[in-house]
Amino acid sequence: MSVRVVARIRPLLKHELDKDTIVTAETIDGETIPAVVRIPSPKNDAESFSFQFSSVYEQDATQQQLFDAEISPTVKQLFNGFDLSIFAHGCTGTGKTHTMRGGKSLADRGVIPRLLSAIYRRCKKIEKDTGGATQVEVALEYFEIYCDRVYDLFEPPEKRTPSGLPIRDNHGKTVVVGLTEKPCTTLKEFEQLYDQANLNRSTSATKLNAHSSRSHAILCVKITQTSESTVHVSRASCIDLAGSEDNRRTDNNKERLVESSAINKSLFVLAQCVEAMNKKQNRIPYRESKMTRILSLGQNKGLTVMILNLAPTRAYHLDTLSSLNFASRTKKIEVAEVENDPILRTMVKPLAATSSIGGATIARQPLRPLTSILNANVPEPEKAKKGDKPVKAFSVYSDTRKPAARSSNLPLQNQSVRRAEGQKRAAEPSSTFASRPAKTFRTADSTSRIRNAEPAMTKASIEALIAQKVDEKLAEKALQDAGTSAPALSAELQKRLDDLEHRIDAKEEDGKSQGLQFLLMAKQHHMRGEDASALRMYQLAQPFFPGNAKLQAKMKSLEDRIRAKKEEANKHMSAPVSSTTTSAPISSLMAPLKADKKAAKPKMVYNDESDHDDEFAPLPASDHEDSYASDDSFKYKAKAARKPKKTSKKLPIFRDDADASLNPGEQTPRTSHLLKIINSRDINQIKALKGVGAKKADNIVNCLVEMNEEEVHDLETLSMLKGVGGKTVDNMRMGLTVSCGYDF
Ligand SMILES: Nc1ncnc2c1ncn2[C@@H]1O[C@H](COP(=O)(O)OP(=O)(O)OP(=O)(O)O)[C@@H](O)[C@H]1O
Repeated sequence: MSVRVVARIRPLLKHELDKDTIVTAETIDGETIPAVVRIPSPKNDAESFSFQFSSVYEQDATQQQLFDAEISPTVKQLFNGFDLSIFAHGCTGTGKTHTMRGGKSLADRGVIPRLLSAIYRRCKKIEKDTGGATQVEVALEYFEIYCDRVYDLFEPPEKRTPSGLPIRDNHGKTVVVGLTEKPCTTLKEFEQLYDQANLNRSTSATKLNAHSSRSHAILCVKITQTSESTVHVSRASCIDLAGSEDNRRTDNNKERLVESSAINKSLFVLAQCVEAMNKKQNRIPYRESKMTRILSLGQNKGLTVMILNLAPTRAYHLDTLSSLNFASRTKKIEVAEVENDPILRTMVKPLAATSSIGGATIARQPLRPLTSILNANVPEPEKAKKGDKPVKAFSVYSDTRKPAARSSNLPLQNQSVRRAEGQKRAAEPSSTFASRPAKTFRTADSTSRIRNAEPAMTKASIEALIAQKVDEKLAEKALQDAGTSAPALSAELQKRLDDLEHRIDAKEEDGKSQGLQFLLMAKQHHMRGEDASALRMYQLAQPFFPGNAKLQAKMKSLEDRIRAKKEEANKHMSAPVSSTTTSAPISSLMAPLKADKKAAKPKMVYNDESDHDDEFAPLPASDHEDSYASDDSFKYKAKAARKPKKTSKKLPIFRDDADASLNPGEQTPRTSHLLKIINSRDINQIKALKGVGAKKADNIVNCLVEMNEEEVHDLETLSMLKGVGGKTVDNMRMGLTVSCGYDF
């Protein structure tokens, strides 16, 4: 089924005049509920465009009306195991935050507090109805995406690391690493947590000048229902998207331009994803911004409601048109309505499933159209006939416009439009508030009413799209000016990366996809000249492709190159200090090396050409498998290689190794404690270690995440992580001696 898109026109603000109102709601013949938004052409007031939605809420619509009609019925589905996404879209100042968060008074409360209130009511009911046999737990995550960086809103701004929290694909699911999950048992508790978190957001806003309106805020409510035999997990995600902004019409300084650019870029990528899904393309570019990656519209196999917020006045004319175009495209995304399977508490095997996709451990798929998703729960939507053109989910009508009359009913001269709508709707069951089925989502997609509508691309909408592109270009430029852009890649290399990424997408369910992810990351590190990280990634990829000769050669070449660099650096270090001496930073030279053969080994000259060979160019699947299975001579020796050598050279010496009272493999309590902290992957705990700043902690967590399930078992390995080194490990341990009171 499609994303349900409803439009909401906010009331006039104090400084806005009634005569400037250009956005109106209209009903379709025979309906009582408005479902059409009408707006004049920016070029010619006599022409107007109409956009049809599932519902349109007019200026006087209350928070309660919106919630009761659109959100309330989804709560039941949420408890039936469906995931729910509600997001507010629209340009700045159109009422997104008002819709989602709302005001403090009971009547003004927005979608989020009302949803939580409904959830807690239902929790109580379930517990009562089952006589306590089913327990329901609610937990919250709340974060914002600001300038394409993720920040935990449950953490005060001063605890943030500049680079934000990393996001990772964990078994096919996009997760934000290190996010606080707050159990929350009552509505009162929720209100406290939510208000406090919003304070975090607005405090930053004050500091950064309009920060809050420039980030996407995402609240995830996790509901876990535990009965004697099953655990059922479902999630509601409430997203207050940042408002797009036309940079040509603002006096943005550079900083604001960068923020604005990041917003526009992420919204632009969102629009591209929507476009790609509409066209049923295999590759959805959702990885290109964090917001789309986390939001993952097409991955969300549940219910999705998009509330398009609109300002009624002329001042927002182009922005409103652009939003209307976007929302109309979104309406066409088909989302598989698949409930999360319960998990047997014994964890032996999943319950007989109603869908083929696993429950709480559900592996999210890359965005893809419904046609490629096995959906066991929902009757197949009406299939487009072969050869049919892609259906546009919205209609743009151009007709002579009457003097603006803000009426809910179509003016007489629009009868032609009405007729057209009426004809299209004739075959469909009528849909009104009163006759709406209890289930929020009418299975007969409202877009189907206008299946035959002429896809129209008017001059104005083209202009709006061009304006969007201009914004995008400005965004890119601003980001480059701010020095945040990655080094440019050659077209050929970029193509290879794209190919590799494409293969990863295509093989998401293949066991090798994780290995391919590592290869991709390795290649990216490699191209940025980060040899040590590249090698680490190749090593992580290696177990997925045992015995692959090419991979082995690649790692060997990198090791030689790193060793050569290291020797070079040592030379510089032992040479008299000269002001012109430059040596590679030692952290970049750190790498897990295989057992040092002989110091006398001739230096390898790094051959850039050979490095950019086409070993990772797409191979036919079978070729690929074969090539990685053909050579079993290579053994993954990273661990063994890291055993400290007895050498006169100054290598990190850790006390565990020197402590004669310890058996081999045994660790002191301090070391175990340190490793426990590291393996917790908790950025705050790691950051608190002596000598570890925010950046280093971030690096460590990134490395650990990239190691996936693998843990750091000894200090040697720890010292090999990017940006760590022996000295840092010593510092960490010394810090623990002081703060934890260990004797040794
Ligand atoms: N339905 C409504 N009823 C009353 N006031 C509203 C309504 N919608 C929006 N407003 C008011 O309009 C103003 C802008 O709304 P809001 O801050 O929610 O916009 P926004 O889209 O979230 O903006 P931004 O993207 O900048 O955060 C606020 O003063 C808000 O109180």
